[in-house]
Amino acid sequence: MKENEALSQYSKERLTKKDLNDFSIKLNDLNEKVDESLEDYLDTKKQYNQKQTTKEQVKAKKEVYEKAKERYNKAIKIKAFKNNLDNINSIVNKMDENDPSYQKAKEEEKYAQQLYNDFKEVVRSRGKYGSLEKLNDIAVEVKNLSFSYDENGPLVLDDVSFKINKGEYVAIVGHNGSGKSTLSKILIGVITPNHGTVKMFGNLMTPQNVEKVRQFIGIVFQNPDNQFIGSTVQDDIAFGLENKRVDPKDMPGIILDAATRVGMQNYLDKEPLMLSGGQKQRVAIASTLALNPDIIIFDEATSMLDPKGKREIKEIMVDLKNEGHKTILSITHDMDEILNATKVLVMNQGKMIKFGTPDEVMKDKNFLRSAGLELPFYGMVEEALEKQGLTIKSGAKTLDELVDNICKIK
Ligand SMILES: Nc1ncnc2c1ncn2[C@@H]1O[C@H](COP(=O)(O)OP(=O)(O)OP(=O)(O)O)[C@@H](O)[C@H]1O
Repeated sequence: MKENEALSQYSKERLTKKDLNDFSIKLNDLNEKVDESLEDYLDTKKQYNQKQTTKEQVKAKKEVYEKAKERYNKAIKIKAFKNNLDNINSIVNKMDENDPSYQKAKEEEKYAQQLYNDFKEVVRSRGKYGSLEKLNDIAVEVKNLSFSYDENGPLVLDDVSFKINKGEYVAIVGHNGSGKSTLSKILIGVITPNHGTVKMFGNLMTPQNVEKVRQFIGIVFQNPDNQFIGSTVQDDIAFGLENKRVDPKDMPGIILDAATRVGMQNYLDKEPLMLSGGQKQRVAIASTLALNPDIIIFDEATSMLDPKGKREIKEIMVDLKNEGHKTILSITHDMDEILNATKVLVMNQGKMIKFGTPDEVMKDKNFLRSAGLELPFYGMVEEALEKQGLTIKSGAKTLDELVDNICKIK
């Protein structure tokens, strides 16, 4: 077989980053099984010492643990990535530098070398950094979700189901205590539902893969002061990237890009103390954007800001919506914000009582009131005019639209 034929054969069979990711996910599962079975074994041993279980039980748990360890140790010894590199090395070594395929072979060799280095890193990190694939375009699918904080306590979430497509901006509203934050805690895997399922891009969230599913999500919290970790804006954005083990040479570019998207590119060396609440919140958004999550949850992210800060953050959220790449879930008490959203999810006493477009939700003003919610400001103006006998086209989303509709009154 000629060298370039060998190369074309190699190109068909070579390992890729996807193979490494699959390996990483598998290794992570195996590693978690080792941890779980060890914990279970030690618990059973403790119970045995307290005469609460039998020696046979302890032996059985030990066997499960030994088997899990064996499977893990076998997995990390796979030679596939090393063989992949050896194969391309040997092809390159046999090639003449003038061979037209030589450059391509060198590139393949570089790729295989990087893949092997990354493989060693995956083993070192026990598969922790593998990421799940997106299996479909449904960013969040929640089915029959129920939750109560106490075993015999009331249902804080009661049979909640909805689907949010990739690129949608969903405002989640509801009076105090209606279950919004509990829902967000379930979505980020902090608490586990009593019943029901959560899927992100088709991946069912389980206790085993929660860390991986969470990689799809970024969250911006209410209090900008609690979110600053670095001593400068730049350090703060870098923090998450370091945790995610991003290559340090890629960081400056990612940091600048994220800061620019929120208009904070000229503040990279500034300290948090120098910033206003709105600016701090913009940095929090930049830190989230730098990690490139597909879904961003804004958990009352504007509620502690002054009107200018609120406006700035809401503008960024609208920009993100218009770019269309991110899916946005915004938990909010700001009823004016729902006009920016593509969908509104209304919670009331743990139940989802409406999930529709802003127009659909706004149409029934009494419905909103019965759920303990205010009308958006423009809706209030429309209603006040109506009371004076001046009926205008309803559903204005901007001040201009409202003024336009008022001007059309005959
Ligand atoms: N850690 C907890 N332990 C017990 N009950 C809790 C806990 N957290 C919240 N709850 C209760 O669960 C219910 C829903 O609370 P949740 O915080 O999800 O509502 P919310 O809609 O986010 O409210 P808010 O708008 O005030 O933040 C409330 O009755 C609340 O008292």
